[in-house]
Amino acid sequence: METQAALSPKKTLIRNLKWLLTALWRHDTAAVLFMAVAAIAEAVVPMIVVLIPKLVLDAIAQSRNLKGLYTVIIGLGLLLFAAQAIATWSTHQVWPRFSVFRMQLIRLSGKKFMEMNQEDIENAKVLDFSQKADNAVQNDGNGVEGLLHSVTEILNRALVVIGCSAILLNLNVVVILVLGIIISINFYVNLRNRYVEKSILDSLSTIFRQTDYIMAATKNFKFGKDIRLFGLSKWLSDKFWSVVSVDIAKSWLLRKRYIIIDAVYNIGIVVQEAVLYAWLIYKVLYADLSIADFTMYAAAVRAFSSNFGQLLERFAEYLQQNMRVDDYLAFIELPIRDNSLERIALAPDSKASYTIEFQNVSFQYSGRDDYALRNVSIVLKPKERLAIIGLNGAGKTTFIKLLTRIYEPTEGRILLNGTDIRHFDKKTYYQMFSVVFQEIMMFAFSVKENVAVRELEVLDADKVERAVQGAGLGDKIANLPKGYDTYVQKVLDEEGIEFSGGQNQKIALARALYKDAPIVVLDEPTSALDALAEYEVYQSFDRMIGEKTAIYISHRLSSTRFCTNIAVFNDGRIEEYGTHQALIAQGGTYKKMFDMQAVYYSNEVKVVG
Ligand SMILES: Nc1ncnc2c1ncn2[C@@H]1O[C@H](COP(=O)(O)OP(=O)(O)OP(=O)(O)O)[C@@H](O)[C@H]1O
Repeated sequence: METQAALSPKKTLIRNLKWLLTALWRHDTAAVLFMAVAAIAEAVVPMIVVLIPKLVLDAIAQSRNLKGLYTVIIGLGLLLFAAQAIATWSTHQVWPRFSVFRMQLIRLSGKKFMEMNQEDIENAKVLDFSQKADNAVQNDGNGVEGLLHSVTEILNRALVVIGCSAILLNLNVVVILVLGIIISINFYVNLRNRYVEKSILDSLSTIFRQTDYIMAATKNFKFGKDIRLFGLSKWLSDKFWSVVSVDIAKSWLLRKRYIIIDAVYNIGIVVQEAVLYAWLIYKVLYADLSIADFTMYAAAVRAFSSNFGQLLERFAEYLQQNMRVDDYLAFIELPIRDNSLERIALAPDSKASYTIEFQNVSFQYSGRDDYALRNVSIVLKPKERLAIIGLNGAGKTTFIKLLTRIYEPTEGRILLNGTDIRHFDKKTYYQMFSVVFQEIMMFAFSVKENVAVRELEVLDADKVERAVQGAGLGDKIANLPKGYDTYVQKVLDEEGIEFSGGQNQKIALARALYKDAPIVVLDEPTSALDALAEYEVYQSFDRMIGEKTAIYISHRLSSTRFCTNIAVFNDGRIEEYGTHQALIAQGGTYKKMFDMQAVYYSNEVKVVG
């Protein structure tokens, strides 16, 4: 997948900074201003410290009265205090603001992930992109926040270096050059190290994704019962550790490099100090340098070298953080593939009539050689109830994913009222469907939010109640102490409750009723119900949806025999198609399956049929 991240790191230096500062400016203008104030105030402090000894010594030497001396000392003290106070205050403003901005970026990447094609987010490469983007916004010391802090410090150190250079230029240009060279060598070694560190971290990103997955699985409520009953704790924790072991080995490699870097750095510092003092002592002894100037130059050289060193250090850090920002932007800028055709307007209307037609549709999952669907052609008329049945893996869910445009057909086309669905805006097209899949998505929010899946402020509480009643869970929810405000699970509310599998499925059905879309799909969401309950849910659900078109997938044929038509899927193809009576008369797969199930459910079939 091509992205802007293919640009070389140098090219992205300015681009990323511009992107971040513009985004920060839009999000929180004051944060940018505080950044500048912090940098300037932080620079003023060391400059005053450099000048204090000289000014005090000069004042002692020149003023015969103590008043002048006190004025200098108090003036410098106040200036130092004011600069320090402003620096501290603005720095404390900057940190929380940067963190809030980082949260905003986390939100942006989460939104991006949710808006990407399902097919793309199932791709391991995209998952790695996403993991690296997450690393860039994971904490306040690295990635985006790290880069912003580096920028503030670079600005601050650069100001001090400029100030000290102005003082030192009076002394000797060669001394400045020697110091500059030593510091630059340190910088270069450090920089190389950071590139190595980044490449190691990149290779670790897959490991992080795997460890995150294993950790999330171990703490997932849904897996809790299986983990205990299958005794998975050792297996999962060993799996976690085998992944981590690779991580540990790579970290050691990194550590060894740091030891070398530290040694080179410390040798550089010793040489630097030696050069400085040799030169200053020489000047005092042989060139009439006053003691006041000696102290000023000594302080200026020290401030110059430590700030120049820090400047380069921060710049190296900036380059490193920039690579992480590259990762973030690479994900954010991942193109969302779109094979839409020229746009035609669509206004989903739950009362309107829609005809759906599959024309020779085939589909292959990426990375698979076989077809999940092969030459499927079928017409779904307005108000029709279509039952889809078939063995596991026959292609039933894939059919629904193509119908709802979660995936695009590899061959063939799907028409809505005669128009290829690729002509419609995807988000608008999604509004055409109320789908309940096999895996029920429950959020640890209130029951009413789970049904309406929208903010509390805009949800329609009466509609929620009607939907829940229609799904057959009205009495249960009404009898809960907090009713529709009851939280699902205890993650966000200690008084939250865990619903049974069947109750979760009913909440999901209520969600479909609440959405009130023109076409309804139940992809076997009732497997946790017994046969009789499933039959009743289908009947009541079917009454609730009125004249809407519906597709029902179920392995229990007694539940769907009332449908207008039944399509029997086998190995990605439609093997049989027709009414219940016609298929029974045909005596094929459907009849065989129905007869087999009738034996098991004979009692229930008598009751319900
Ligand atoms: N995301 C995926 N990536 C690759 N292959 C997939 C994916 N989802 C499904 N398949 C494969 O496509 C085929 C059809 O799967 P599908 O889920 O459509 O079957 P189904 O009829 O709904 O089965 P079931 O009754 O078990 O739900 C299967 O061989 C399955 O392994």
